[in-house]
Amino acid sequence: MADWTEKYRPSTLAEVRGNNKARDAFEKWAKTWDDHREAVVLHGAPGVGKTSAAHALAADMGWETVELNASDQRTADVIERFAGRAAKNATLAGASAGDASGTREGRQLVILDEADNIHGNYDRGGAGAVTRLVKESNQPIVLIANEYYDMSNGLRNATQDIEFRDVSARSIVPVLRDILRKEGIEFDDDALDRIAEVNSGDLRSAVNDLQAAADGKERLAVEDVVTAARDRGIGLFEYIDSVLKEDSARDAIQSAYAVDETPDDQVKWIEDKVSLVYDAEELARAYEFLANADVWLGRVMATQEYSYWRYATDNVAAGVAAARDGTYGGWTRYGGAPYRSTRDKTRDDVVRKIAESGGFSMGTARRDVLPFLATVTHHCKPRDVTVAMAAWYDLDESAVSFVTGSGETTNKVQSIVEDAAEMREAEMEAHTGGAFTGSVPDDAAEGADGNEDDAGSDEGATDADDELDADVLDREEDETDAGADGDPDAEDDDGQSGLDDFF
Ligand SMILES: Nc1ncnc2c1ncn2[C@@H]1O[C@H](COP(=O)(O)OP(=O)(O)OP(=O)(O)O)[C@@H](O)[C@H]1O
Repeated sequence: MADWTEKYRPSTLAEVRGNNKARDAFEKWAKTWDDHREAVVLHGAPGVGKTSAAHALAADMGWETVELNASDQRTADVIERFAGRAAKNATLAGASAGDASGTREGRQLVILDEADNIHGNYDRGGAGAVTRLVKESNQPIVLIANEYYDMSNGLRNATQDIEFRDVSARSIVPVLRDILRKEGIEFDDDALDRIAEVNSGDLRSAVNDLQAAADGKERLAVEDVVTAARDRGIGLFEYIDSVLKEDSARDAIQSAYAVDETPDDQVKWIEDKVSLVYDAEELARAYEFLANADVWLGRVMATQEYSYWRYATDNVAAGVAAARDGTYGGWTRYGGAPYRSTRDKTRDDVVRKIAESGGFSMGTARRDVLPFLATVTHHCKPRDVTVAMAAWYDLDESAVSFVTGSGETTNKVQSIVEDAAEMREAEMEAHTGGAFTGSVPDDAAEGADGNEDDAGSDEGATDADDELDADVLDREEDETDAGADGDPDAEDDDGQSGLDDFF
């Protein structure tokens, strides 16, 4: 699969978006190079098009390129060999590909990446060697740097500089739109806005996110963007560091979507660990956001309206990150998991059952399937769907009451579980290796050797399973049509993605 950042790398300067001033200055530098013979530094944040601009300019000018990584020891060797001595008569490539007289035809554009990162590699002469090279080269040189002021004084004085600014969300969107048009993929405008926003100025990562979310699809919707960010995944402690130490509010939100923890767990972890990092004032602010997050989580519980989750996420990630004004680095001993209530434990048991019986990852079970089930069986209605669910996932009373929000001890829940048990038995008798093999009790599974491979997979599904599927689907539609959820939008997103995974 082609990497879209390569496939859609600008091939001419005109395609480098969002930095018109820098682009014009760069073009002027190239066109007047014969007159000044100075090297130029393109500096700015990662992914804003510096390297692309250098290659695009060379193409526009009809110049060859030689690209070297300045922090690479091999580059150091090459430079040592040529700096101050042969640079006038040879190219950095070591070959005599260039025209020594420096005519435009034979010109090579030397692109020296990571120019802010060369200290340490140049024991003999340090950045001085590069500075010498830059001063004496017979070929145009472009240095690329993220941090201009990390470059040595000497090097800065010997070069022109052009700053590349972060590419605004407004300039990112058309780039993404062009790519999707070329790929023949339709899209919701919201989806592109969202990618542009969360990537705060970094076009490369925006294009990467776009590919992750859209590649292979006919249409890109905003849910795909959220799901893709989540699938890319980051670890829990990476997430905590992102919120408490490293990232802006905006990037912290992205981490929140990338970590495999639901908002309520995120709140628990951040609540538990924030005091290990923040000072008193920051803590006071952070706790306010956490309190807001709790309010939204409460609303989710009360209404089963999972779309409120995002407000909890905004508060726990962006809010808590924004509450910090100190700079924190280094490593923190965060310690173990926060306290878990009985309810948390029940939930984890339910999620595990869903994951095992349905063949889902824990994350998918927790985030997509459980909310979906909770929505379609709210208060055990419709009853037959609830029975089918309990049978399918082999749920006991506490699990059914957790998912549906109905009291465990109610007759309603008990009779549902009984009917589900009957349904399972009937199904098991009717089919071996059918729908319920994923949750056959251990001893039975051992006896039915060879069936384990089918566990949790839909492949062994029978006609009866299909009927069950269709039944659940029909019910879901009825519910929605009748507006029984109270809110027709009620986490349609989760319903949809859960539905895909489910069947
Ligand atoms: N201004 C831009 N216009 C169009 N596409 C861009 C732009 N900036 C980045 N891209 C896309 O992102 C990819 C990577 O960009 P590029 O390598 O030029 O960024 P960079 O600023 O040099 O980053 P780094 O400092 O990390 O090398 C490009 O191949 C292209 O797909």
